[in-house]
Amino acid sequence: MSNERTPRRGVLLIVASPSGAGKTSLCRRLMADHGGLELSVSMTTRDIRPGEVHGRDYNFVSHEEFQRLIDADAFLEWADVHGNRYGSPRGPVDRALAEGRDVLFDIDWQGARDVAEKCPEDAVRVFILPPSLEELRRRLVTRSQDAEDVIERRVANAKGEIEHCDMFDYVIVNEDFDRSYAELAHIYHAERSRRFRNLWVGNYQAALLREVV
Ligand SMILES: Nc1ncnc2c1ncn2[C@@H]1O[C@H](COP(=O)(O)OP(=O)(O)OP(=O)(O)O)[C@@H](O)[C@H]1O
Ligand SMILES: Nc1nc2c(ncn2[C@@H]2O[C@H](COP(=O)(O)O)[C@@H](O)[C@H]2O)c(=O)[nH]1
Repeated sequence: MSNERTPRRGVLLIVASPSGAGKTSLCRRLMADHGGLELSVSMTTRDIRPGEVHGRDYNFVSHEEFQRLIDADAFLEWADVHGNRYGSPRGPVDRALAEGRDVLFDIDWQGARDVAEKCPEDAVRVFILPPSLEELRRRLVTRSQDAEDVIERRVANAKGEIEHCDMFDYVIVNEDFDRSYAELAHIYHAERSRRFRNLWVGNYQAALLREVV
């Protein structure tokens, strides 16, 4: 974002949803439009999909390596999701917060709960709902990245995930993509503008008050 004033306190923007509701697509566009926003690249034990890039979409690791990282307390949060393990590495988030940078998380509701518990001042939780479960299934099928049984498991898990939507700060129904993206971008901009995140305001205000007119 241009005309950056510092120091600031960063936003931890967490976007969660049932699988297929569209959070990754929304997060990708938010990243593309906001150079200063850093994606928390998760670790996962799931198999890499065609088109995915190790280190960009995820860090793909073995179950043994994932367990070693849990034992080393290397995760800010981790969870079992749809039969695999996923976790947000702690180091990049700690560094971003220390430097007042914003971090975007594309994680499930358990991760949203845990990050908000650990960083209550910084976390902003957004839940993406699908227009219907039928449309959710259609999107997963059209995405053509998962086997039929994996898709059915994800659709079956959707209600259990939607049940947790009450704990989120914001909810977006992702029917029209552009409109949903505009809502997400507005949330991000508004959260960045909150007084307590803009630590530079005190000095700025004092300078204005010293002005003689
Ligand atoms: N508003 C929308 N209308 C129609 N299709 C959409 C919309 N938003 C996203 N999609 C499509 O739905 C599919 C699923 O989207 P996406 O991969 O972003 O979901 P996700 O919530 O991140 O899923 P997962 O949790 O499995 O990663 C993609 O093919 C995407 O292009
Ligand atoms: N709690 C966490 N959930 C995560 C993390 N990274 C991704 N996820 C969520 O897992 C499901 C499935 O993702 P997929 O890429 O296999 O389709 C989805 O809800 C992700 O948001 C994480 O680090 N922690």
